[in-house]
Amino acid sequence: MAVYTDVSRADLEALLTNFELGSLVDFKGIEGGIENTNYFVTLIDSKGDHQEYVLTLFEELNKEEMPYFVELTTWLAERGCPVPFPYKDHNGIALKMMHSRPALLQPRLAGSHIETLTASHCAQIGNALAQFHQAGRDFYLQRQAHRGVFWWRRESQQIARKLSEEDAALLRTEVELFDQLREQSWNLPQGAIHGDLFFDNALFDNDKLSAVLDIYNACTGYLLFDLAIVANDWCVNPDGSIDPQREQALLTAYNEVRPFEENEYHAWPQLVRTAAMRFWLSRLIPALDPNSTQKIKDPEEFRRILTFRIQNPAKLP
Ligand SMILES: Nc1ncnc2c1ncn2[C@@H]1O[C@H](COP(=O)(O)OP(=O)(O)O)[C@@H](O)[C@H]1O
Ligand SMILES: N[C@@H](CCOP(=O)(O)O)C(=O)O
Repeated sequence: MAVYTDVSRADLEALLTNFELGSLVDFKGIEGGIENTNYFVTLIDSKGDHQEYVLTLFEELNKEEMPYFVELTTWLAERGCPVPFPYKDHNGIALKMMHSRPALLQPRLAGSHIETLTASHCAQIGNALAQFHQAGRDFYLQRQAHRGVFWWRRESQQIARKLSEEDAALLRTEVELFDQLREQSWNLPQGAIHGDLFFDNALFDNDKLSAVLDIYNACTGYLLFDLAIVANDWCVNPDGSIDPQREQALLTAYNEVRPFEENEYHAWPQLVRTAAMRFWLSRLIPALDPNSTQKIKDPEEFRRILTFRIQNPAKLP
């Protein structure tokens, strides 16, 4: 259960006096999240209808980091992307503080998590990610990735002593190969990226994509790197191999909305490796730290994907 901060009925009622959304009927902590505290909140509006909301308290991001996300989600939602955007109170302010944590009140979007991924799900997320990228391309704020190139250069060195020689070398090679890619004059398209669009961050309603959640890894980056993150999660088999049908569906649908640029064809085989390395590393850090209180996700899953990507160089259609 990921409710790190307890919110009381009185806290919520105090918050709601600033909004004109209705009065509190019920609220309940959401299980399954990892990083933040989330509550489903039911209100009754002036017409007597029940409306569902989500209250999020940010456990890791601080107040100064929040405007990027408030603005980005609002920007994307205004351009038709299915992301939850925060409500503004009657003074036009969305960002609140509760128990010293930044807090946002957002709509509860319809749908549920998928268990068995099909090519149709992958096509839909490909389409939605390309729309997200198109919409976010001229977004006016920038944010450096929290787990991007500077982070993985530093962390890969720090963790090396805890790894086998083979794994340390593998990590080092991938870090170097990405540095080499950055030195190319490829001018790869950049913009606002989601940064963590795993399938557990999407909801489907009657098999139609209805929500893209958990935008809080978003940053400015290579658009294609974001697609690589999606491919490595949505199109993977349990043994770390890639299902060609699902990947083809993802990439074709993406390309229909935002056609790939020529240099992106050159970058793709490395970017899927870099994306696998990034999550291998972020899972290794807590897994090898005996004092970590974080929920452990298996790093081997991403090592297997990385190995597959090295042995089977990826190609854009
Ligand atoms: N706006 C929303 N609409 C519907 N469900 C939501 C919404 N926000 C969060 N949830 C539910 O809460 C879960 C945890 O939220 P998430 O943002 O992924 O938390 P964490 O960052 O802690 O992992 C989601 O997987 C989803 O089931
Ligand atoms: N989806 C990730 C977890 C989120 O990444 P993080 O770097 O913010 O911890 C995973 O499955 O590893």
